[in-house]
Amino acid sequence: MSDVVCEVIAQLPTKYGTFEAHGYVDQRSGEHHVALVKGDIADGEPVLCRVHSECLTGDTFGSLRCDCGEQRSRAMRQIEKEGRGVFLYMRQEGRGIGLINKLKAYVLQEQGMDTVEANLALGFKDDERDYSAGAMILQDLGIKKLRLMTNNPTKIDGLNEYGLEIVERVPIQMPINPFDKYYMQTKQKKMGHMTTYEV
Ligand SMILES: Nc1nc2c(ncn2[C@@H]2O[C@H](COP(=O)(O)OP(=O)(O)OP(=O)(O)O)[C@@H](O)[C@H]2O)c(=O)[nH]1
Ligand SMILES: [Zn+2]
Repeated sequence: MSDVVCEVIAQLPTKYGTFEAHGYVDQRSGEHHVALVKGDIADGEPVLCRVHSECLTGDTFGSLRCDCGEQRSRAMRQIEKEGRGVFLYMRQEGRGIGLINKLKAYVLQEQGMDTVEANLALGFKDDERDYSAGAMILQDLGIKKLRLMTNNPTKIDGLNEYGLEIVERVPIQMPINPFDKYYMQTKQKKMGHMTTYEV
């Protein structure tokens, strides 16, 4: 039996289009995740998919410290345009360290550390995310093959590890701004992100 359970499916009209919101609970952690589904995704054909890690500051407040908010709207728009796909919102705030720790990491970054050094100084790995719940949700939705919207090789490996086949990486690179320039360059330089920013 899977560790994730779909408890509800509701229609969700958004400014990007109407999606089916599938509400999942991870039985191990109690965490709630949501998959926004568009079209017939269980027909065996590769599915356009964004596995998005929660970023309250970027997704909700429009923070310019990161590219999350822009990536979120770009991905939802693209799925709507193709008429088929999944936007999976995983509650893995701050790469899995939580909101308060992410804000503490911002303070350390104001003092000169980069995003990786700040995580390590707080006693965490550079990335604490685990993709098992995300993979289980996608499998529960009937998906086997993905066209994954990401720049992050660790995310591709993480989903692969749990039995999903990534048949295509769809780049999701946003223009940089003065506030996220160093952050984006650090992801490229230290975390292997497949972006084309000049370092
Ligand atoms: N710990 C920490 N987390 C951050 C920081 N800035 C953004 N985040 C979190 O990082 C997560 C997004 O990870 P990213 O590395 O930006 O991108 P990604 O999702 O791994 O890769 P893409 O699929 O290419 O977007 C979200 O959960 C954000 O809340 C930071 O400075 N420190
Ligand atoms: Zn963010």
